[in-house]
Amino acid sequence: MLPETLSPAQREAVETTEGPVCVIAGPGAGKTRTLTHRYVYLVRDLGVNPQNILCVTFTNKAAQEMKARIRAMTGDLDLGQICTFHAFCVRFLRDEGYAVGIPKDFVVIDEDDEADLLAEVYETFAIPGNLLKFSAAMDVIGNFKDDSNYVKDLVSTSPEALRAKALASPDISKKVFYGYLWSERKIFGFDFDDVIWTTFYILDHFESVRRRWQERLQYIMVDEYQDVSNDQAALANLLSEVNKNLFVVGDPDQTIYTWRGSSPAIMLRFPKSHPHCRTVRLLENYRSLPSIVLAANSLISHNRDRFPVAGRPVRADSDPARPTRVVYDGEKTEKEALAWLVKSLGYLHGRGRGWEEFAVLYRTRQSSRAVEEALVKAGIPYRVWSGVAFYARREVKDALCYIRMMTRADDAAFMRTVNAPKRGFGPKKAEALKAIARAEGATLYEALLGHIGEKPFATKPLRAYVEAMEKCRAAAPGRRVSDVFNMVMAESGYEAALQLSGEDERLNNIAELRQAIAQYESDADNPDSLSEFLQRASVFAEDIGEQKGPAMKLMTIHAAKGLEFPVVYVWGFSEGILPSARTSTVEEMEEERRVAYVAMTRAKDLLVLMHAQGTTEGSAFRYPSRFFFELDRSQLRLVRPLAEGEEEAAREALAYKERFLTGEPEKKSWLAPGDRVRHKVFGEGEVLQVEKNGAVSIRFEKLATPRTLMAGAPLEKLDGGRG
Ligand SMILES: Nc1ncnc2c1ncn2[C@@H]1O[C@H](COP(=O)(O)OP(=O)(O)OP(=O)(O)O)[C@@H](O)[C@H]1O
Repeated sequence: MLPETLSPAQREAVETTEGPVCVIAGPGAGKTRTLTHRYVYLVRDLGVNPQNILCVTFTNKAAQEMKARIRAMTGDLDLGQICTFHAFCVRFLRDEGYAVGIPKDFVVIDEDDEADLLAEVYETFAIPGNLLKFSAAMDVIGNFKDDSNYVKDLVSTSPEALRAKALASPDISKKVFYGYLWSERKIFGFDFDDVIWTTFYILDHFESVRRRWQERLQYIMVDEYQDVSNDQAALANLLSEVNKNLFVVGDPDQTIYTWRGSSPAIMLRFPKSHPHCRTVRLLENYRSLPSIVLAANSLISHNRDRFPVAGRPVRADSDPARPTRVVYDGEKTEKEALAWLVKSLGYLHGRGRGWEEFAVLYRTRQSSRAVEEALVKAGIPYRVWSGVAFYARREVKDALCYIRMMTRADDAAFMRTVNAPKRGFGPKKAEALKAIARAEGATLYEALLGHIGEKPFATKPLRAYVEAMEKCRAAAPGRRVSDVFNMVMAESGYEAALQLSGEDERLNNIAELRQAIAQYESDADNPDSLSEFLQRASVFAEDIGEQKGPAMKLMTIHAAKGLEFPVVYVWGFSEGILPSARTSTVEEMEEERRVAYVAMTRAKDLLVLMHAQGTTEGSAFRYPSRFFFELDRSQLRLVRPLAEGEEEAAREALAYKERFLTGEPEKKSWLAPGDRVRHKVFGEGEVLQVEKNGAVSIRFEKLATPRTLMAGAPLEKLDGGRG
């Protein structure tokens, strides 16, 4: 029996079990709830075996939550096939991989492992890091892996043959690609792309396997369909070819992963590309109070490429004294904004809201630093949901330990820094150094200083480390923390190594740490006291993860997808943050607007949008987000009126910036990494990277370093590139 609380449209979606079904609905319309009930309906009311249902979720966390909800309704069932596409493919390969010689215990490679494999490839095949950043190398590899043709090489070519292919490849793209396949093949490692393409490969080449899975999976359901990529959509189509019971739910206005290959168009095409598809629209919003729904609708209506399903509010606002539940707070500095945030939290908590009812959402991970510090100071319990708390991040810890090398040079700081970046200081050298330090009653760093001329320490990289530390230590006294920090980051080569590896997020965190230092210098009595700064940072670090009881949640907007909270603060509702400063096309701006829309629609009872003009007094100036000006102002309550002229100045600046957005929807470049090209002056070369704006980075044979040329540069494509 279905619960009474399903609306007629939700009920239709649940009960239409046969044939393709596409449920398009706005935020809070009950998509996830409908999907969960449909699963229960199939199993409990129609007697379908869970083994015959595949239910695909966007994240592992969402799969766990869905299982918990279904178990609450059905009792203990084997729900093994509620999982992500990636997890499904991994399971498929463990069962079927033997067909192409893959052992059951093959290794699943995650993003961190990818960097390790690449490091090995660069070393083995002598590829200089300054020629191709890791991120560009991953693009090159991704380009070769854009269909299942390469899988034969991965599964049936021997490691020796792959190595030989890499060595023999004159161009760098093929060298990197075959080198990477070699490093994967050696350990039977499969990364994200390999897992799905190998699944396709087996389904394509082994008809009996394909038929078995197509018959077994009688019902396939996909949640968050707006964010599937083309290959995931194709896999769902292929698997549902026999039974045709493919059920997808999503909201094209919430597509926020186009950088991973999703597109609102995939969902909008679904009804046409699936004959006899039943399309169901859920038009109510059960989650948010009316002003939140209306404000969010007014924002998303500025996107031109859409299929409007933004909902009608169902909940009634019972408090006539508060006409709107969307609050905007714009402050001069980040410090003032944080003070207001803490005050607002305290006020609402005092009126009975538990800490667990609040969430702070931000566009980029590094934004959590300032909020975390303010919460620690105010004694408000919080947990960072997406990823790791700021002061626990690897690069932040490394950088702080470099500063500690300038003060105490203790063993822990030494061990963290000596091999970051890699300087060939492995366990053997560590043991040898520890023995010396013990015998001499010295710290590890003192021991290294004393024995740097002797074996096994007299290596070039270790000498360079000691020289850099000594140089900085000598120069540090009396200097501002920021100067010392910049010096040690440069001299140690740490920041340059991060730049080479192309790990942008880690670099952003280092930049954010600079902000923390700047903040310290503007507040502290002793802006040159390294130990005082370190002590302050350690207070924040100690608090991480200690909260046991109810706590606020801090997360990126991307991580908040699919979730809801009674009170939501969107931190950094500022131009250059949301939308991100990197936005350069109209399409990207639409995606940023969808990100803001996802953030706003997570709120049930109260939504607060927060902006600060600058990090500190006198720092670079920010305007409020353009999205603020797009909102229906009648749904908004401003904490304070805008300053005179503020709005005009902001609108003028935004209109000016708008002209730089390229009007054309982003076109796929006619060039790809690996292509051979000729330029009339620079001669022949190989494409290394193609930027979103069409700029191409090329290694010309005649030139010492790669060149980046603008879109439309006079290039001729030659045969004999990748492939
Ligand atoms: N028919 C209904 N009656 C009452 N409450 C409902 C109904 N349908 C959904 N809800 C409630 O509305 C909220 C939103 O539901 P759900 O999370 O399933 O929405 P969604 O469409 O998946 O949202 P989003 O796309 O924004 O993540 C939940 O708290 C859910 O319990």
